Amino acid sequence: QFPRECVTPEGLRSGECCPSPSGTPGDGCGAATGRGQCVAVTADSRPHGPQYPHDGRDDRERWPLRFFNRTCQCNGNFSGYNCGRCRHGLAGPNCDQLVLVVRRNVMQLSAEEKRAFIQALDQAKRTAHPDLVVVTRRYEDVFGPDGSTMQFENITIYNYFVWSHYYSVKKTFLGAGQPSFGGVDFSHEGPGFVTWHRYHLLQLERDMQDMLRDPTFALPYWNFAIGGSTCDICSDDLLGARSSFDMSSISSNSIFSQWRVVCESIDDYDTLGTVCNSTESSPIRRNPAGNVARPMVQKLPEPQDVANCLELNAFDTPPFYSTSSESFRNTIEGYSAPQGNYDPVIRSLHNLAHLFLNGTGGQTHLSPNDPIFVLLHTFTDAIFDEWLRRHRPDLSSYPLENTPIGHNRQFNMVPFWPPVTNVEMFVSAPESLGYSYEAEWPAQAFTTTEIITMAVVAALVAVAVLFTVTTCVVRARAYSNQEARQPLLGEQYQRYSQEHEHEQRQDKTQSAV
Ligand SMILES: O=C1C=c2cc(C(=O)O)[nH]c2=CC1=O
Repeated sequence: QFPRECVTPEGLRSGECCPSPSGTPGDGCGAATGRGQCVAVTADSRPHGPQYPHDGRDDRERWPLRFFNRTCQCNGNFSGYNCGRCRHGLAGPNCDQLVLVVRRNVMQLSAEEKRAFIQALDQAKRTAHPDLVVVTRRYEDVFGPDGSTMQFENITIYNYFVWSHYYSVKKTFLGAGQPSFGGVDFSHEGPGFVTWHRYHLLQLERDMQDMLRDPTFALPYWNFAIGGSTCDICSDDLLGARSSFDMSSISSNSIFSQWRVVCESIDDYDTLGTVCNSTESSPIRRNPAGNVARPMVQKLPEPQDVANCLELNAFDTPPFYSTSSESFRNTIEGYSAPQGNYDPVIRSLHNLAHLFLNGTGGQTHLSPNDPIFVLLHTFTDAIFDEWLRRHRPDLSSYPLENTPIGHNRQFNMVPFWPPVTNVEMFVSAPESLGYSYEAEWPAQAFTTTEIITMAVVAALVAVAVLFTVTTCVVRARAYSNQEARQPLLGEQYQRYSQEHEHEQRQDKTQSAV
């Protein structure tokens, strides 16, 4: 959300958030060293789709203008809320050294690498975010009851990751006593699903690199497309086994059994018009494959589902929503069948993996509280990156307008700061964002039409071969019959002609006599 130094009463009233990387007054955005300058925020004003009919009622519209209208614009390879750091994929004092971190399959990490990753997650759960604070009220209440008690809170690195997901999916408050509007989601059910979650992960990865002072730290991924009903990463050396005492709890041998969730009290937020804060409450709930009421979500996606969705050519299709058909985005998100056809009863790929977890990880406002979320989404992002590699889409493949609110190409993603648009994440990760995936992708199985076509071709070839062979055999037989008869005829002929010649010679002799 916002840098701590910007959320003072004066800062918020000025609408300007342009801190100095050196802390020197008058050096906002590192202007003195040529790093950047303070400029007006650009916020997309193209029309959004018809799903959201409450324009003017939500702080997240035309993000982040309700809070700030001036921000740092960084020059060249500099980046960050004060231009004090490098763009993703670059490092060094001048941000001119290329860096590439590799995200790997968590199951293929060594025992020591697994331990270090789990330990790093736990450290992130306990370490205050060094720069950012979160808002705990709507803008109209943000100055507090006395007009100067700012309604922002410190939050840990991991809880910020959870909070930002919650803030992007929360309902629109329409007033006390009125039901809040739930048909709004700034990070799901639209083209921004893949770009929003990509940035969400990048921010966590960057925060953890800083926390660990290890610029090579990379988030691993969970290949959830393994079919069956076993959560292979739910072991105590990874994300926690099932408790022996409670089907929906995590084993006490796992550090995650001690984690407590944030943003649980959505009914309170939605009726009181407040916003989730940094308060932790209940343990994580998880019961993989245990949803007896929905047998369809008791099994993980199949490898073939990934192969199928990677074949889809269109990034997204009208209405750019959870009802889109033949859309790569709606298919990887999991509202369409893996082949791309929209079917309201289907849950596949990403959605199916969430629902399979059957607990904290399956409820949108809470799901990142279960750290499986991180690995589930790195895999989803790996599929997105493989799709970008295979299809090489033009930026214009990402819809410019009429998508659900928050999802237009140039919309700043909520609630990130400094402002970052969806299209900035619609790029190849190894080429532009400084990370890549070590992954193998399942081969495409043949479709029914392809199988029929191949069968017909094979049958035609077989007929042709049979015909050729038969013809050859018949000819060969005929030829060999001929060969067999010819010597007889020849002999006969020879014998006949010899006899005839002999008779003729005898006749001649007799007539001479
Ligand atoms: O956290 C999430 C939970 C989800 C549940 C569904 C569903 O299809 O019902 N989708 C989800 C997305 C999430 O991000």
